[in-house]
Amino acid sequence: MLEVEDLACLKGDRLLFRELAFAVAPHEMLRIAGPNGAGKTSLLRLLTGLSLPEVGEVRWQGQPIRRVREAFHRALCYLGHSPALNDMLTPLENLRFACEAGGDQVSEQDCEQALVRIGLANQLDLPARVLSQGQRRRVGLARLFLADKRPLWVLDEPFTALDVKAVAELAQTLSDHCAAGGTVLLTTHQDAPFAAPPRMLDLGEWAC
Ligand SMILES: Nc1ncnc2c1ncn2[C@@H]1O[C@H](COP(=O)(O)OP(=O)(O)OP(=O)(O)O)[C@@H](O)[C@H]1O
Repeated sequence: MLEVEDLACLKGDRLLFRELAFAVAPHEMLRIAGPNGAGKTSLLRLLTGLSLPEVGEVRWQGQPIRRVREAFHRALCYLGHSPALNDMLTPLENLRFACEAGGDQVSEQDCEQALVRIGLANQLDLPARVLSQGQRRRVGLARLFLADKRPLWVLDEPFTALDVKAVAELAQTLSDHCAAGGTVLLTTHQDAPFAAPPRMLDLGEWAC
């Protein structure tokens, strides 16, 4: 269970939101909505511990995340706004690097299977710099196929640049993760065919 209590977000001298409180349980998907600049990405950074709140607290399994940092990061798979690839490396090398940097021991075969599953069978050995935007996004998303032991998935605009079929497949993967007991928090501006509509949190309602 991820819980947020009395959370505020200050950027420069601007308060984006305050008194934000919610909880997300296993089996749940929470879609964080709101207009451009409302603070969705900033909220995800607070939820994942990448930035620290001026006010309020984020708790994982009842404990402040700053106190259970290692256990929290073992439970978390966070995919940021952009795929963050090294352009000189292949999708296979990028995926393996991302997994290992995140603390997952994965074999080359596991990575290759994940990339094939996400539709990159013909791009395995190309340098990332020649990939299309949708293909770059897929390299990042392939990590999800290797993150089934991490219950908490936090995804910033995961559908960006994906074609219709890939959107449907990703929606299914996220729905399956929740059905298996996982938790998904995501931001997105677009609708997707989830197995069940996600719970919605409109950050605009907490805007200052
Ligand atoms: N130093 C600063 N001073 C004032 N405002 C800032 C500063 N740094 C960032 N901001 C504002 O903080 C907000 C951060 O937005 P964030 O990326 O979290 O929003 P978002 O809801 O994810 O937006 P989008 O839908 O466009 O991705 C923006 O409105 C930005 O202008």
